[in-house]
Amino acid sequence: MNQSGDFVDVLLSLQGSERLSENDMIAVLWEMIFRGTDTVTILVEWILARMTLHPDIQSKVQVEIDRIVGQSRTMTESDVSKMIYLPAVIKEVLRLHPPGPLLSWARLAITDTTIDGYQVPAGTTAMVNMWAITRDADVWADPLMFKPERFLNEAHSDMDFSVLGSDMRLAPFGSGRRSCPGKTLGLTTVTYWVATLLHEFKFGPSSNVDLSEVLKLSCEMAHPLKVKIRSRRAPKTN
Ligand code: HEM
Repeated sequence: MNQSGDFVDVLLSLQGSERLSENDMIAVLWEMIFRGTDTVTILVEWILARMTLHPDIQSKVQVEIDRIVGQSRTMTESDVSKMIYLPAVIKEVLRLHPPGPLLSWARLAITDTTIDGYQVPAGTTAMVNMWAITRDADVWADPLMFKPERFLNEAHSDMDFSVLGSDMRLAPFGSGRRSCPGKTLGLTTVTYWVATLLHEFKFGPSSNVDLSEVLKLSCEMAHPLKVKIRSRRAPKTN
């Protein structure tokens, strides 16, 4: 495959036992579009809503970005890996506004089983309510407060955990065999785009930021975010 090939080229280049039927290729591509576009867009919108609502936190992110990137050039993907505060902000948004609040798909118990003392008969359909776990006062201090610092508190090192499925306090991509296969791509894409937008622009409200939710395919803002943006980077003089 040549260097400029894309994901479809990779699928078409698979040979032997790895080769997929045309129907399977269509299914893989359809899943990527169906599951991977609205989640990413909606998460970016929630993050920008929170940045608009909390200008002090927006400024802290921009201070971090300016320290790493400066004002004279554009953001690159390698800059993002040096950030500490922005990932904490994104974790806090995933906690309060997970695009997949019910871990999406139901699980079917195929045998009688017991979970945490509860008997679950075979044939039971179960869903994990991540939305409720991330707002549970037994799990989180001040659960309704937007506080990215909670993930950076050195006195609570147990808060420095991955959100990719190893800790059920916050598993916005699910956990286990059926967790989101696009989680790393999704998180990397969102972090890069938000970093780029906050590097280039300052976000302010153009009307009341309403955090009401509506559950469609993903959990969206019921009233789409409207903002005023102002360019932050000085135009090039030479
Ligand atoms: C920030 C962005 C994303 C979030 C928050 C997210 C969240 C989720 C969640 C909660 C699930 C269900 C896990 C479960 O039921 O336990 C899921 C499944 C899935 N996601 Fe994502 N996702 C994101 C991005 C993506 C991307 C970029 C792709 C593909 C390129 C993708 C493809 C899928 C697929 C195919 C499934 C179904 C997996 C299965 O049923 O085995 N997602 N996602």
